[in-house]
Amino acid sequence: MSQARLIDGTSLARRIVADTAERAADLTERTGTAPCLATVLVGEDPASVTYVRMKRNRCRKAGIESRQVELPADTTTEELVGALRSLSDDPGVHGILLQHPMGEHIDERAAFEAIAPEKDVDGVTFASFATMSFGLPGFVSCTPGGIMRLLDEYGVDPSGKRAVVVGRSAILGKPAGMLLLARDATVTYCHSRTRDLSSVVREADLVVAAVGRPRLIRGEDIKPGAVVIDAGYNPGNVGDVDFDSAVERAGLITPVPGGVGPMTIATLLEQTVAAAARQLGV
Ligand SMILES: Nc1nc2c(c(=O)[nH]1)N[C@@H](CN(C=O)c1ccc(C(=O)N[C@@H](CCC(=O)O)C(=O)O)cc1)CN2
Repeated sequence: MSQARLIDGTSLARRIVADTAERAADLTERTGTAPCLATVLVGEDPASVTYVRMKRNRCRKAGIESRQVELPADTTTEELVGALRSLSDDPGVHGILLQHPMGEHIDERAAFEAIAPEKDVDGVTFASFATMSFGLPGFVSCTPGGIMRLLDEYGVDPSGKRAVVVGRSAILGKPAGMLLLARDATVTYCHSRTRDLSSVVREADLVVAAVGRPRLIRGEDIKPGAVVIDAGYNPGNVGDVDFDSAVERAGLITPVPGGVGPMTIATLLEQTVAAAARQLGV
């Protein structure tokens, strides 16, 4: 059996960030204002701290300002909503990122909905979900948006394909399935109550693993020649797909690291500059 071709997210992300940096510089020159992303972090979850740091570093390199809001782990939903509303009202902030997860006691939906739709560069509000689902212009959830860019880059047309999305989170699985549906894939969602996951996944021409369970999907679950997108982020940079066995069966596969992850941040930066351009009237 031949080995799958690897999907290189690092190199596409690098190109998108370079292009975004040029647009940020142009916008700054024309308006005298640099695009600005507010990052909001609740608590000190080490992975979240790392992701926010990565996002702010990439912003800096791309000429995007960032404003860091760090809130204690015991922040209430009301306090978080208040902080997000004030960023939404602040004309100096063009995009808002609320890092996920934010603590079990927080009403996540109430928090997401406190982000003004025009600043929802992470694509987490109902308004963004609606435009995304109908294939209309708007902000997409960053990881699913990045996945679609990778598919396009590698010539994978979802139309007519059987796509299986493993996971149904608000920021990942659900929007990934809706973006695939908007591109005419036949989409099945799998989740914790799905019976015989392996047999469902085995039907798929395109698998998106987005559940947060290390190496859940194994080579024997993959239809020979299928496209395998591993959007799982687990401690130690381990994906939801057992890469070593899946690479023997798939036609195309994303590695972890170096696949979907870098595209998440590239999409965030790109959407921040687009939001700033719109708000600055350019
Ligand atoms: N509000 C959000 N919260 C979270 C999101 C999100 O898109 N919006 N996604 C995930 C995690 N995440 C960003 O927040 C993220 C995960 C992984 C990467 C990444 O680039 N990973 C690299 C490896 C990095 C390393 O070497 O440590 C890779 O895969 O190559 C970026 C972003 C959860 N929360």
